[in-house]
Amino acid sequence: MAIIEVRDVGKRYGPRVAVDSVSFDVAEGEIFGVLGPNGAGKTTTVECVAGLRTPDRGEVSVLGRRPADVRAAIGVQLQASELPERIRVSEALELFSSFYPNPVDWSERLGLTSHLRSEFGRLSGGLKQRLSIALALIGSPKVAILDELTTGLDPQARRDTWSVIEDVRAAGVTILLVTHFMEEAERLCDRVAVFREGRVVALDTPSALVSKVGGATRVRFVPSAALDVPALERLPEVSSVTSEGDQVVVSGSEDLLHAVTSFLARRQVVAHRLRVDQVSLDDAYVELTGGS
Ligand SMILES: Nc1ncnc2c1ncn2[C@@H]1O[C@H](COP(=O)(O)OP(=O)(O)OP(=O)(O)O)[C@@H](O)[C@H]1O
Repeated sequence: MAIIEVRDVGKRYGPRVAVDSVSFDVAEGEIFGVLGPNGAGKTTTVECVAGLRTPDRGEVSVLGRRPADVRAAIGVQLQASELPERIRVSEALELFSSFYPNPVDWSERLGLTSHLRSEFGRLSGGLKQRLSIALALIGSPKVAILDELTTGLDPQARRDTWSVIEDVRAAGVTILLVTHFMEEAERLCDRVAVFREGRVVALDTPSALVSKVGGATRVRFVPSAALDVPALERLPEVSSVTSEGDQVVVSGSEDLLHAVTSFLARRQVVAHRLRVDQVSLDDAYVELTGGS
């Protein structure tokens, strides 16, 4: 069942079109990724879902209602949510708890209990993000909106934050996650929408997006003799054969390496400088967003 429905949403700031026409649904329990280059309209769109902005046109519903009517069901951690430097973690939690009739304390599950007396300004980047998640979840929302949660974190803190997000989903919260990191989207998201210039240019599971841009695997090599390229292209595992200088680049399915090496062995061609790459969501993203 769709818990978030976005239908043909458009939003301008003066003459500037921030969101042109965006539609997507998010199913209950999903982690749904919103990807795209700077200025593609991601934040504006999620702010419309959060009920913080009103679209100029189109419809947004959360739990079948207008976002502004179900604010308590939506937990928001937005890019700009900074707290005063001197506020202690416990004070921030108390302050936000006072906004809700039945606040939920996430501090233990998020590993904050030993930092309750610390001032916000003295927390590491990872702890600041944990606190911002705890504050977004304090009202026990059905939907959490997390915008560029791990930007600026070191790789370890980023990984720790990912497992926190998985715990949040396991607790039954649907997550709308804005991110610039493909690795993050691949690891966490069930589906992703790739934004470009205010539109969704692709929407699918990370693995389906990868396979749409030319197969899951790439094999590169320099053949010791001329290749029968049409015969190579006819192999069921092969989706394309191109050349880069003296290198042959073959793209295709996961079984590609075995298929190509058997093909070469049958023809007694040796593959020099053989290299195998897994096509990643990074490659798909660059292709979908026009190289940005
Ligand atoms: N309050 C505003 N007033 C005027 N223009 C704005 C405002 N907020 C955003 N914009 C413009 O609207 C466009 C979309 O911005 P938005 O922040 O939604 O994109 P984004 O994909 O989230 O970008 P980023 O990844 O940089 O956060 C950009 O061109 C931005 O400059």
